Amino acid sequence: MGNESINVSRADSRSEGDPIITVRETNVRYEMDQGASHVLKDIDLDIHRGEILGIVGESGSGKSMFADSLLDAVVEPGLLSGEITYYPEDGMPIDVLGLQPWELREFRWETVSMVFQGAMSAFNPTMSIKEHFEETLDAHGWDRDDGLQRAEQLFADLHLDPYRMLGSFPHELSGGQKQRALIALSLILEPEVLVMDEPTAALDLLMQRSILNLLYDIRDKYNLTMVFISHDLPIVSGFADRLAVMYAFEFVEVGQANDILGNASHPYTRALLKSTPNLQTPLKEMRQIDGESPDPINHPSGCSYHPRCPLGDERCTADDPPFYDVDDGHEVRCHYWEHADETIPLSFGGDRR
Ligand SMILES: Nc1ncnc2c1ncn2[C@@H]1O[C@H](COP(=O)(O)OP(=O)(O)OP(=O)(O)O)[C@@H](O)[C@H]1O
Ligand code: NI
Repeated sequence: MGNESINVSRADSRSEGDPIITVRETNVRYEMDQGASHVLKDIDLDIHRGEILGIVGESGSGKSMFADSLLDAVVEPGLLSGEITYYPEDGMPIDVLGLQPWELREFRWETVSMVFQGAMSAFNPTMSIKEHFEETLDAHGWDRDDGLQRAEQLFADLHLDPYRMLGSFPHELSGGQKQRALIALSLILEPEVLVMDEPTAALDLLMQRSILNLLYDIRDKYNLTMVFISHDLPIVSGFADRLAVMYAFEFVEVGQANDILGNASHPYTRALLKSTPNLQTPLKEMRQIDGESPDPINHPSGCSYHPRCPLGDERCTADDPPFYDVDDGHEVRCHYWEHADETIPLSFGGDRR
């Protein structure tokens, strides 16, 4: 692709970090009988090399659409448009949405790999774990013996017995073992970026935390960049370096995890935090946020959060807010972000302002 077509000015202004992926004006639409459904809306976001980026938002907000977009893997008949650029450490930037099918197949495993939402049920029950690894290695023309050695190392890194794991069939494994086998499989072709869509959602809290700890070590050891998607703010905020909060198919607040927790500036982020009395609260005890989740066919005018927002007024109904700078690298899409802390106080001592 032509380098000149990449708009980097925004990237420069938003990140001290070196971007590994930039997402620009990215949209996903479905043509439905009831009208056009707009399920990812004008996304502009950078993923920094080496970071753990947490994506958080309620069910149906577009988190999986964002993840799938990064690999040009939005399911038919979804229409993905925009510009997604991958920056190798050396070499020319790659226009992800312009890749040929065979290039994309390689990109999806060898550059940006993904643990899809609900993928635990995608294991073939008639194939051993070893055969799953062999299938992937063969399909990409990689050496089996080398690959299986890497698999053994990955299992050891994930605190699993490599020989037992490789010899097992999917039904013989617990949920935590299966999820770790998926993570190992997604890393077998040595990607630079690992995207995980709700990788721990089906597991108990203890297992979730133990997998997150292992992911830290794996990130350091293999120099990975991670995108971690969850509807569970306590889980993701304790794990990620940076957070991007999604509401109604777009990001509404982006920043360092500590800045967002300490100085949440979007009324929606504050509502999410408020529904979480403390960061150890299990999800089922969190209070729901009042109001209806947004409908992808009829987006509200102006700010999409205004129908649920205690700060919403005529300006919010009329004008879609741009990103305002709260602090270095901390941005929020709310006209009244400076008043959010007065209107929506938090019960635990987060606020720094
Ligand atoms: N195949 C499809 N056709 C039309 N609309 C779809 C399709 N798949 C998802 N959607 C819609 O796209 C929107 C975003 O869905 P998405 O799966 O990205 O949400 P999510 O944030 O990942 O939710 P969850 O936390 O439940 O996984 C939703 O309104 C959903 O109904
Ligand atoms: Ni999802």
